[in-house]
Amino acid sequence: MIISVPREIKNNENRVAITPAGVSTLVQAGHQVKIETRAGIGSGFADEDYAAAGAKIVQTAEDAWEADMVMKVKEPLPEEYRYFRQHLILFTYLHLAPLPDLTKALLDNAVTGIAYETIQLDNGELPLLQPMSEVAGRMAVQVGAHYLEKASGGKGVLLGGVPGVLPGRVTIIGGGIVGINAAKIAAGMGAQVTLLDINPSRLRYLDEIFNGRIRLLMSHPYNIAQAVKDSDLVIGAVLIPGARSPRLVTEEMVKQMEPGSVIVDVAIDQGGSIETIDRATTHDEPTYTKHGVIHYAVSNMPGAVARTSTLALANATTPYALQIANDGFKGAIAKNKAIARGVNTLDGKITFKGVAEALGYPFSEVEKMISA
Ligand SMILES: NC(=O)C1=CN([C@@H]2O[C@H](COP(=O)(O)OP(=O)(O)OC[C@H]3O[C@@H](n4cnc5c(N)ncnc54)[C@H](O)[C@@H]3O)[C@@H](O)[C@H]2O)C=CC1
Ligand SMILES: CC(=O)C(=O)O
Repeated sequence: MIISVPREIKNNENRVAITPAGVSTLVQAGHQVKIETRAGIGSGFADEDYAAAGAKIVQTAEDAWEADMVMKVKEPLPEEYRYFRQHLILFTYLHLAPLPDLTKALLDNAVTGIAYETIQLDNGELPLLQPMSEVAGRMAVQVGAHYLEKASGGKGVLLGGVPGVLPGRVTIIGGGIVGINAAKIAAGMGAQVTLLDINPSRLRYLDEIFNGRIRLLMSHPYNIAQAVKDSDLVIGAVLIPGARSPRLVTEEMVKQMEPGSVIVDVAIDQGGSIETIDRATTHDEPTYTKHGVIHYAVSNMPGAVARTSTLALANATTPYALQIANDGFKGAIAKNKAIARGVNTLDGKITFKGVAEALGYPFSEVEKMISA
């Protein structure tokens, strides 16, 4: 199979979909790999590193999109839609539920869209989302701490406090991978942490892990309102896989927060979990202020720490790319249910229920389409 990796063009997206080690794995298995020139620079990988691993360096995006399978990090932007074509396998984060235009472009061109974020193991784990959720969860607290500083427009609270002064109060909504990582960092800094989740088993697990160090609450509007009102920093970390994020923090709740408080909505890539956040922000302009509260909603947070993120992402994605390349699309989804769950678009149809429901399309089962 010919596998190709374009340079990412999203604002400050410094990650790249493959490392030289990944190229070497694919080439040794008999595949051809093309990399767009300078695609790896933001992550510390030069064209020469890829060439030495066996990749062909190509000079243009057109060339980099000409392959059996294109691997990316972020969802394609409108200027990339012209490269879509039937039977192209696109393996990347897609986050289609809040993106009707991208979804339509994939359907109109019958692209086979395999979304990293909905590849799901039988036990429910999302192995290609996890590493970036670890990064974003850890970053959410350092970002929040930065915007709480006076010079950044914040209320001037140090999350850890000092002896004789209470620590900052952090509320995390959603206790999955982002949530647990945010809680670890916030608790490690000495903040007072409250975490809410809707899943009692997850709350029990977190109770074991944190052993009383953080406060755990069932997620419902009453508890969310109380926790948000008393918070210096609120972190949105919910997910219903593939679906649009539920909007759990209402505008009224935001109005109750003290001026200079901060909201970091990590869940923005699935549409956002805060009513006062209706669009993603960028690393160039990461925040805006509403009702006196600083809102941060960058949808590619890990792009800011690209060296760490690229290595972590590629550790997870490369074995799946290898399986798709070795077995072909149909073979891979027949052998590996996790990959079948990743297929969001096929032959002009939506094959992921959460996306179909969010955007009002009919849902088609990928296995039935393949066997028809
Ligand atoms: N902005 C960015 O750069 C990045 C965003 N993300 C996003 O962060 C979000 C969270 O991802 P993960 O932690 O990996 O997901 P996860 O599936 O590990 O955790 C989600 C948690 O939300 C909980 N939840 C669902 N409904 C809830 C509700 N009503 N109230 C409270 N909790 C609820 C679930 O029980 C689960 O524990 C996703 O949207 C993901 O795509 C991840 C990485 C980077
Ligand atoms: C998960 C995701 O969207 C990201 O890492 O950018």
